Amino acid sequence: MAVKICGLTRAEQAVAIAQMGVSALGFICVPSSPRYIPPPAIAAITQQLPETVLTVAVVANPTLEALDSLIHRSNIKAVQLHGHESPAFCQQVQQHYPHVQIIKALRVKSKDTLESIPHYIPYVTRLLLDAYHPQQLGGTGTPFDWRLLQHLSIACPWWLAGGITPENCRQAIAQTHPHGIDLSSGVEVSPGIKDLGRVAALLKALGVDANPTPHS
Ligand SMILES: O=C(O)c1ccccc1N[C@@H]1O[C@H](COP(=O)(O)O)[C@@H](O)[C@H]1O
Repeated sequence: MAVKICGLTRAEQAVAIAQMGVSALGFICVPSSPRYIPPPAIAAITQQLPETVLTVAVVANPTLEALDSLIHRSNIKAVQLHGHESPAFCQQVQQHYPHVQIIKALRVKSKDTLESIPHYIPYVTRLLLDAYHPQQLGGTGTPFDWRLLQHLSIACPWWLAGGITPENCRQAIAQTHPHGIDLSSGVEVSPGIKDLGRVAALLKALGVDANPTPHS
C-alpha cells in the first residue's frame, strides 16, 4: 500500500516523514492554496530526501511552459494534475517528460466523473480519486461517497484521497481497495504544518514499518 503525505512546506518535517516509511511526499504548487510552496523551496527540500521517496508537485491547469519551469526548478519525480486537465493534455505531458510520473487527479462529484477514467489511462502513471468541492481544488478534508466506487474496476494503478485520517484509513481501504492513499489535512496541525504524531498513528494503523536507518 503506497502512502502519500501531501502539503509539506518544511524540510525537517519532510525528512522526518520520509524516515517514518511513507512512499511519496507532495508539494502544493497552486498559488491560491494555503499550502503553497515555491519551486526553489521544493528543490531545497527534495535534495535532502532519500531517492526511494516519490516527490510530487501538485499543480492545477498549468501550461506546458509553466510545467517545464516547475520540473526544472523543483527537482521532483512526479506531477499531480489536480485541475481540469484533459486526456490530450496528459498525453502532451507524457510526450514532453517521459521520465516524469503523471498522476491525474479526478475530483469525484458523481458517477459521471468516473466515466472519464478510461480516456486517461493510456497517458498517466496512476489516477488519484479525490473529493469534489465547489470552492476548493483539494485539501478539503472531506471524503467523497466511497460507495460510488463499488463494482468499478479501474484498469490502472490508482490512489484514494479526500478526508482520509488515521481513524478512517482502514475503513477507506477495506471499502475501496486502492493501490495507495493520499492525505493532507487529516495529518495536519494547520495548513502546511504536519502533525508527526498523527502521521505515526496513520502508519501504525496501516502496519507500515519505519524505513531502516541509512537516511537517518
Ligand atoms: O492541499 C491543497 O491545498 C491542495 C490545493 C490544490 C490542489 C490540491 C490540493 N491538495 C490535494 O488534496 C488531496 C486531499 O486532501 P485532504 O486529505 O482531503 O486534505 C490531496 O491529494 C492533496 O494533494
